[in-house]
Amino acid sequence: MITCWSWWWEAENDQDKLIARTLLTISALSLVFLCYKWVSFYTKKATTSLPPGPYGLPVVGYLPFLGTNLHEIFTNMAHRYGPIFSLQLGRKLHVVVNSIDLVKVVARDLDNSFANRSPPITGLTITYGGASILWSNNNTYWRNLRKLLVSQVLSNANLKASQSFRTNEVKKTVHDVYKKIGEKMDINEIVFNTEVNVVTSMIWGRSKSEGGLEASHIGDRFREVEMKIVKLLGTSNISDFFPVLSRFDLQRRNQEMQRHLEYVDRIFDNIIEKRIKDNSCKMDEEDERKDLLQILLELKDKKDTETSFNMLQIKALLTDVIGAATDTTSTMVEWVMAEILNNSNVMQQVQDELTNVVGMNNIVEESHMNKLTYLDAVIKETFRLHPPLPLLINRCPDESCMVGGYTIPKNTIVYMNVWAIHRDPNNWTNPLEFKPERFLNGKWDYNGNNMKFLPFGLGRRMCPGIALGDKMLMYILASLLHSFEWKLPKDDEFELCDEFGLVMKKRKPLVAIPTQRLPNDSQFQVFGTKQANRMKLVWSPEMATKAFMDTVKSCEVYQGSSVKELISAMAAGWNARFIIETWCHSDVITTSIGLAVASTHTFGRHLCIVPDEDSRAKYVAAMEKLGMSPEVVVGDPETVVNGLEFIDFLVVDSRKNDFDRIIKAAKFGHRGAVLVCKNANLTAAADFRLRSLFDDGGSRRIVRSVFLPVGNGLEIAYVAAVESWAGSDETKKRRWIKRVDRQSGEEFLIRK
Ligand code: HEM
Repeated sequence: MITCWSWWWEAENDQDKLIARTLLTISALSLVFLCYKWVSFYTKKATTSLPPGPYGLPVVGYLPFLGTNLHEIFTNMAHRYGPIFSLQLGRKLHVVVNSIDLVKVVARDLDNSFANRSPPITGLTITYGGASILWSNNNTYWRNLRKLLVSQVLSNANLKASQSFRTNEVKKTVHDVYKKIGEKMDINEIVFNTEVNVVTSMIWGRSKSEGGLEASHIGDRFREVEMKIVKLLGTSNISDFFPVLSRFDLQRRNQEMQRHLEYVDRIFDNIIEKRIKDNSCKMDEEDERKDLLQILLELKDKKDTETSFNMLQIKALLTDVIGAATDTTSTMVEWVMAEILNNSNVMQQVQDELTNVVGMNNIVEESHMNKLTYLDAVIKETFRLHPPLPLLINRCPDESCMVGGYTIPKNTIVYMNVWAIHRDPNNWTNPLEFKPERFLNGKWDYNGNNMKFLPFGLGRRMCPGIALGDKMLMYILASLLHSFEWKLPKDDEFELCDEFGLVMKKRKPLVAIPTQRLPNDSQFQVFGTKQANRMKLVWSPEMATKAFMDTVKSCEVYQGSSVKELISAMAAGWNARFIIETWCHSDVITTSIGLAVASTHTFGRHLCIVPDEDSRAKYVAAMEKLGMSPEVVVGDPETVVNGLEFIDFLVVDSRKNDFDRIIKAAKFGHRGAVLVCKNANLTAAADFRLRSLFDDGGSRRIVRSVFLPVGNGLEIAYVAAVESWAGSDETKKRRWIKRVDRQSGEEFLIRK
């Protein structure tokens, strides 16, 4: 019998087994002594009409008979007992709801009554006594915290403004995979790392961007501990079923969680302490960018009891968000990759779509996402078959309620079996088949509007991170599938079995081998990395001179103005890592040569946008004559530019009709950018026109511009470095702030 205990009692050593046997013996003895109680208990059950369910033993209830994969076991039980059933596990009554109609009653009609949680003991420990959104009860504190997360961190404006964090991390991931081409890779591990970096950037990004705390500084150990925390939260604990035993912590689960908490707590303390010190040196705090940590620290000092938080609650929220965002996303990416690798025609269709939408000469950008409808359908179909939280997160009624004609007593632990609903033949035809086409009609979203499909839950406790989760999933998957071909290792046995936990993972981690798919090696380099973006463009006369001289040499055969050398020197001198130009077959080629030369000095990427295939052929032929192999994209320049990010250096032709549109569409790097308009003296009032394109109330600003009478005139503008990741209005203000040198006590006034 010991084997079937494994879900609630994972015996790791002899002592564990001994305790398990002792409990079983006590339970058997109790059977005799508590016979009377048992009979009366079930008589009572009948009179109060609890949902039907299996009988269990006294004291332990049905616990000893429960297997490991709860979602499957509960689905089988629903076939036997009906769409709602109950089971006594230890001292706690559990109810499982398995149909759309009854889920609607619990999470829609009676949403307010069922809005509490029943946190596991380890969940309470890691969230400083349940002070997190996830495990809080439905009260003012939970509402305020959730409102804060939704409005300050996960708002549309903030998600847009924090795009660079996601882009940087995903590009770094692509770069890391590229370095390991041909090797076996654990997909979950790669994505987990990416996600931890994205989320921690959003939480304490200011500390990171100030150079104090790089993700790498926190290191792999932090990621390792996070993984262990999530695993432990999904592992059963006898203390949860017998609260009276919790003080003994028989399985030492809580002790282990306590150790993880101490580690995470130290990291949080360091970050918070540093931030408080930094804040105390600043006279004008309003002038600083606000990440979640900053917002929370400001609220902490508020006297208003409704919105103020103490330090433990702040740390609980940080743990909450990191935990909720990371494992779910990485697990889903793993499932999607597994399903795609198992269905070669799906892989083909996904990659065809990527080729059409993104193009083989481009890397994926977030702006492509809403055009990737097939990939979106593939993700949704995977969510249907493998919802990462198959039973959502438990709900707990704060009063006795009626559901489906049965009584659910106050404080019962209620699960909604989304896994069963997603595979119910009454809801889906051929439910076990992987058919992304089901989701191609555009009628499906993640907001719980259609109750057949609930991967993010529903009602007031529904996941608040849908938008971020969806963005990250699409972006990571599109990037991995566009940049690489993936194969399963020959010697590995492939399967699609799942393993129950708070987050349901693949039983056997997915390992796959990447090979290069995109033609240009430069597409795998990291442009616009955090490090690069942290710095402003800095002028290097040495680089400028070298590029100038090399352009002169490369263009010996070409006569004419010195525009090419000048532009090349500027691009190299400003150390531009991402250079974009537009070109068509009537233009001179020399500027392109100058830019290509500059990119070799900066080790950057030079990309030319041409309007048609004819232009591409001419451009490539002219460049190849000089031994250059350019990266060219055919397309409408505005559309192409719109899909690119972190442009450091942009060259456009003032004569062209699409001049205004291209500049408006351009997304410049955070460290600033240089904009060069050729043929500017053919255009009236170029400076005025240029400034008007930037005067859009956004974060873009021209620092200075100059007209040079070379060639047909060059209008050169220096675009300001942007520090608007928090998307707040503060970045638009320019103020004097005071900084104090802690050693000398000297005060400096700095214009921000
Ligand atoms: C693939 C990604 C994700 C999936 C599948 C997912 C799924 C879920 C589910 C099923 C719930 C429970 C809903 C319920 O009880 O009805 C939940 C809760 C939650 N999720 Fe997510 N989630 C994801 C990503 C995220 C992200 C990116 C964040 C935040 C940054 C986040 C934050 C939360 C929080 C704070 C809760 C607790 C809400 C509450 O109790 O009020 N999740 N998530």
